[in-house]
Formats: sequence, structure tokens, C-alpha cells
Amino acid sequence: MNKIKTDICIIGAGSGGLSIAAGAVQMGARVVLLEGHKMGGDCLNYGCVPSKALLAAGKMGLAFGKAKDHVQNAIDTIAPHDSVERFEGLGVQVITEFGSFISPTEVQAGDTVITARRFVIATGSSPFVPPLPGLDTVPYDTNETIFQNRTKPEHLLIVGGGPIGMEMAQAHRRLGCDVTVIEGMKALGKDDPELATIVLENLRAEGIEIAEDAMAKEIRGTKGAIEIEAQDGRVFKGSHLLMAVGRKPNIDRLNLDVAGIEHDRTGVKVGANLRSTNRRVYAVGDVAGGLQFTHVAGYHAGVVIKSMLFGLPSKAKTAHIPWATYTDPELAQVGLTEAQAREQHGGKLEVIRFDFAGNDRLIAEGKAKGLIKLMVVRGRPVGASIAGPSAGELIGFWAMALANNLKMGQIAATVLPYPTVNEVNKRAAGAYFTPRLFENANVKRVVGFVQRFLP
Ligand SMILES: Cc1cc2nc3c(=O)[nH]c(=O)nc-3n(C[C@H](O)[C@H](O)[C@H](O)COP(=O)(O)OP(=O)(O)OC[C@H]3O[C@@H](n4cnc5c(N)ncnc54)[C@H](O)[C@@H]3O)c2cc1C
Ligand SMILES: NC(=O)c1ccc[n+]([C@@H]2O[C@H](COP(=O)([O-])OP(=O)(O)OC[C@H]3O[C@@H](n4cnc5c(N)ncnc54)[C@H](O)[C@@H]3O)[C@@H](O)[C@H]2O)c1
Repeated sequence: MNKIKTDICIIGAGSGGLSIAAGAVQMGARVVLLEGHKMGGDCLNYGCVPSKALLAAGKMGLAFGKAKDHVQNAIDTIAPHDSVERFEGLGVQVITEFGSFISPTEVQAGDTVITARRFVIATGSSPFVPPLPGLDTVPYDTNETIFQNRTKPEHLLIVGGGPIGMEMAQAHRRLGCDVTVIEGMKALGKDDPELATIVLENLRAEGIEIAEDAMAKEIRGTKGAIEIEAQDGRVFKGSHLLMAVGRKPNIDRLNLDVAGIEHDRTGVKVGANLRSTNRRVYAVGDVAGGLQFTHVAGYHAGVVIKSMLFGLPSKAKTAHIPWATYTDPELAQVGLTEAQAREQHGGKLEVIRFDFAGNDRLIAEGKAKGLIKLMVVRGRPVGASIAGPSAGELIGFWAMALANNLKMGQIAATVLPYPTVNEVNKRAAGAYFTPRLFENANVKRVVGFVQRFLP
């Protein structure tokens, strides 16, 4: 058995683990990084990158086989950035084995035992596959298999209308497949329903069947002829099946109990400081049981680096974390939705809207459909929801405003180039001041008074 002593041992080389490894080693810590499967984790191999590449291939009108080539090409182009070679070049000791705790202070990976001052669990999540009767009798895909699949589905059934289900629905529809989404509650149900409706209307107009309140209960059939029965008796038929009903944390191999690390079905239990019940062990990203996005794993990396390397107090917050679903049109959110803001702030809440129909650039490009909604309390934004072209880019403006607690006045003072799509943000901020300036008797009185005395 080899023995290694190090400052930091990171388990999992996905979005979270890689960010910590690169940051910590370049700031002078000794770092060991364990990866049992593919460097880059879910985001590069089975998640963000292939899904956005497949959506782009659909937009470009590529044939199915060419679309899969495009996906592989995107992964191959990014892979060197996440590779063993790059990280070893930075000075990280990479071990390509799964890690497992053997005591509160030691992890074993293959025939190496690592003792570290601090450990970080960054093992991510996997598709949750529910034990539906009949599912074991038909072939089905998850996000871990669908991108490699080279056979074009004639009619893809997708169970789950979350971001994975809806992005995959549109990508496959645009690649020429029939698509039915079977959603147990409401599709894109974590977003504001008014804005989700704008996206869903567009997806339905493209020919995607979206069945809501259709909880899949039983699966029947054979390869090429699959039937799904919902709890209310509706039956959906198709040739292929994608399961996209959420995630489960990757904790089974970790032997957490031997290290005194508490966990539940959402993942490793952590406080806001991302420390587990074993104080020398942190957890970040999908396995930490909160929001599951690459940028959250990256943000967690900064929080634990501050704590592990400098011993400074450091906490992860969630109120300023944005997300986006990359359908066309896109759907994006930061902070509170209207319903959440109403519940938290009641009568103090002001909701400001600006319709994309008023944006000159989008009118010029024939794409002026969408809506931005701002939730404002006492002159500061507490949330923003956007549905429309480039919503994922536009939400960055409000992510910055919330992260820095900016006032509406500071936002409205920003000058943006004309004509840009970003002006929807500025116009929404301006709409907050419209009644205060243009429908205000005091303002009119002051202007009238000043005008009498000006030369
Ligand atoms: C289809 C899909 C699309 C997505 N699109 C987006 C998007 O557009 N934007 C976005 O922000 N997020 C998106 N996500 C979510 C994003 O992929 C995850 O939030 C992100 O990858 C989480 O990073 P992580 O570091 O926590 O885990 P991962 O990136 O999954 O990395 C965990 C790594 O740990 C390894 N590992 C597991 N157990 C062990 C062990 N015991 N020892 C050693 N190694 C181990 C795994 O092999 C893996 O490589 C998407 C997810 C999916 C499935
Ligand atoms: N653009 C992005 O950032 C992006 C894209 C994809 C995934 N992700 C991340 O990955 C996570 C997982 O995505 P997801 O779409 O798998 O999960 P999800 O939890 O967001 O959505 C799953 C959906 O499946 C439905 N469902 C559950 N059981 C069902 C059943 N038996 N029959 C019918 N419907 C059922 C749920 O009601 C829910 O709407 C996301 O929450 C997100 O964090 C992000």
C-alpha cells in the first residue's frame, strides 16, 4: 500500500473538484485529486456541454449523425482543459481511482492511502431512476447514455419536464424526432409559471407534445414500441425513452459512516460553511444537496478555498445564484420569483414588467417575443425572471445587481449601447421610475415652478 500525506485531498474531478484543485495548488497548497471515472465530470461528459451542443446542432439544422459528431467535437475541444495532464502540469497529484473513507482522517484510492489536513467531497450526482413497474423490461436512456446514442429516435418519450427533459425535447424535435414529454406536475415547475408558459407555448408550437399532471405509473412494451401509463390512465406511445426525473447524490462508494459524515437522500449534510459533520471534510457542488449547477460548484470552490487555505470564515449564500434553461426561447431566474417575493415581502413588493415587444434590436431581428419581470422591495431588486432570446445572458445584469445589493437608481443610471437586447434590462429598471417621475403631481408642480423663473 502506498501512503501519501497532503494538505488537501479532493474526491471527484468535476466542476467543483477541478476548480478547487486548480485554485489551491496555484496558491501553494499540496493537492491530491481523485477521479474514478472521467475527468471533467457530468458537466463536460454527460451534462452542460453535450446538451448545449445538441441544442445548437438542432438550431443549425444538422442531420442526426452530424449533430452527434458536433457534440463529441465540443467535448473533445474542452477536454484538455480538464485533463490529467493539465492538472499534473499545475502540480496536482492526480489518482485515477475511486476514493473511499477508511477512517475519519484517511481515504483509500486503489492501492494508495491518503492522509490529508482537509478533504473535499466533490463527487456530484447521477440520474435518479425511479423503480417504476416495467421500466426494467424496456431499453431506456438517461443523460449518461443519450448523447452517445447514434440511432435517431422516431418518437422520443421523455419522462420528466425539468430542465433536462425540456432541453432534450427541443433538441430532438429540431433534429427531426417526434417528442412527447410526460411530466407529473408542471413542466419547468421550478421557474415562474407565467414565464415558463412563454417557453412552453413555443415548444408546443414547434410540435412537442407536453403532457402535464401526468405522473408516469407504469411502463410496458418492447424495444421500438414503448407505452407509458400515467396515474390518471392516459397512455403515451413512442419508440424510445429518456428518463429525466431528477438526480441522486454520488455517495454510495464513499463509506461516509466510517468517517462520521452525516448524509441523507439529498447528499452530504453541510452547513452554510460547506463543512460536514466531520470538521476536516467539506462537500461542494451537486453532492452538497443544494442547487445543482456548474456555476454553483464553482462558487462553492471559492468558499471552501478561503476557509481551507486561509482559515477565514466563509459561507455560501443562495439569494444571488442565477440559473437558465437553454431552450429557445431561454428561461432564466435570479433571486426570488414573484410568488416567493410576495410571500416574503407582502405589500412592500413592487413587480415591474417589460415586454420584449418594445426592444428595437429584437424587432429588427424579428424575434421580439419575451418578458422580463423584476421584483423590487424598497428600491432594490430582490429577484428577476426572464423568458426570451438570450435570457441566460441577460440575467447576468441582475445577478450582479443582487450580488452587490445595488439600488434601482444605480441600475437605471447605467448607459447601454443602442440597439442591444440588453436594453430590456435598462428599460425594465426605467419602468420602475416611470410612475414616480411621470405620474407624480409634485414633480409636475416643481417643474412648473422652476420654469417660471428660468431665463
Ligand atoms: C443533462 C444535464 C445538463 C446540464 N446542464 C447544465 C447547464 O447548462 N448549466 C449548469 O450550470 N449546470 C448544468 N447541469 C448540472 C451540472 O452538470 C452539475 O451541477 C455539475 O456537473 C456539478 O458539478 P460537481 O463537481 O458537483 O459534480 P460532477 O461534475 O458530476 O463531478 C463529480 C465527479 O466525481 C467523480 N466521482 C464520483 N464518486 C467518486 C469517488 N468516490 N471517487 C473519485 N471520484 C468520484 C465522478 O466520476 C465525477 O467525475 C446539467 C446536468 C445535466 C445532467
Ligand atoms: N440549464 C441548466 O442549467 C440545466 C440543465 C439540465 C439540468 N440541470 C440541473 O440538473 C438537475 C436535474 O434536472 P432534471 O430535469 O432531471 O430534474 P428536475 O428535478 O428539475 O425535474 C424533474 C421533473 O420530473 C418530474 N417527475 C418526477 N417523477 C416523475 C414521474 N414518475 N412521471 C413524470 N414526471 C415525473 C418532476 O415533477 C420534475 O418536474 C436540475 O435541477 C438542474 O439543477 C441544469
